Amino acid sequence: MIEIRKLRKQYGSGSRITHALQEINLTIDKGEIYGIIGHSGAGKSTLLRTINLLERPTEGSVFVDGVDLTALSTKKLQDQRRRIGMIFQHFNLLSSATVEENIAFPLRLAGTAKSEARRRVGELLALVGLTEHGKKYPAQLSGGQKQRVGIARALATNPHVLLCDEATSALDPQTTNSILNLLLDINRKLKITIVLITHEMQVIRSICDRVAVIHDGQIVEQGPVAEVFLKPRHDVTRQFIEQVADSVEIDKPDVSGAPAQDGTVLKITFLGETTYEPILSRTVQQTGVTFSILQGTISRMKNTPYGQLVVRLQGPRDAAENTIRLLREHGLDVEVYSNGLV
Ligand SMILES: Nc1ncnc2c1ncn2[C@@H]1O[C@H](COP(=O)(O)OP(=O)(O)OP(=O)(O)O)[C@@H](O)[C@H]1O
Repeated sequence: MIEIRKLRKQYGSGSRITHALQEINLTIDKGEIYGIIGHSGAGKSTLLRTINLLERPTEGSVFVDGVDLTALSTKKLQDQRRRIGMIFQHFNLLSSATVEENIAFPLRLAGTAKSEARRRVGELLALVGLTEHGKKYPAQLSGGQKQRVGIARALATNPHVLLCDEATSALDPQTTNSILNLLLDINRKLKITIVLITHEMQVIRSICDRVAVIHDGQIVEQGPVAEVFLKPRHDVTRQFIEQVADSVEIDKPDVSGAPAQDGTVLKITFLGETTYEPILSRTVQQTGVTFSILQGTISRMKNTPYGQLVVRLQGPRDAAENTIRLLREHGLDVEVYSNGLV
């Protein structure tokens, strides 16, 4: 649905040139919530703004619904942009206009009849939970309410895509959660594709289906959120994972508390419903080994539960090997850290 091909963006020229984006390739599916995470200056805003061509790429193409935006005339580009809504970190509301007027603004630009615009504004106010606040001015609203107005305004022309530029970065954690839940709700109800940029791992983990990690203008890692964050390959990804209090990955198992000479240390990763199944205890009953838990974590990514457990198996070598084989047959990811096996 959104396809970015061989995208480059440079600012300036000669000795003052900045390569903000270098050969970006990205496919975002219809109806998904796609997160782009990166440190300050990595190129997140530039990338997001090329999706509606607020920023024109130096090279490459941007296809939305099969249309190459870089090849359109100004008039046709304007029409296509109505299919792409955008919300901002600092909301960008008109301070001299009421909530209703702010939401109606894109409808006015699109030439929507007044009665139809009124109906649509009412609908949008209800969708974002602000029915009682239509006559207020932005200054009379909290940060979370202002962002709700921003969301309603972005949805006014029924876009297929919603771009979110650090939409929760100016909000406290509780308000952040309520806005993320609203985005999730909108994604489900309206089947709208959401692309968001953030520097907060928590945002990615709460609502995104897939994620791309951007660093120095390049995508260094991408994939389903659970996959990328349970098996990070790049240092930048690891840094973001560490932001989350109950860190999603047990990176280096701490086996210092147990004697190292015997037994087999495993890191077992559970994903989805297997997280709650007693696969490990059933397997060891079958194979006759015993186990002790050295470390463990259990949490959720969007709707997916996951767990990681570091255990030490004790028993005959073939029974331990058998246990590992059976755990893998149950679809668990098993990494062997120390034993006589590797
Ligand atoms: N208009 C501009 N002119 C010159 N350089 C720019 C311009 N906009 C961005 N840059 C540079 O391009 C690079 C990427 O910037 P960008 O704003 O996309 O990063 P970001 O990841 O969104 O950062 P932040 O999280 O701090 O907003 C940076 O080196 C930045 O200084």
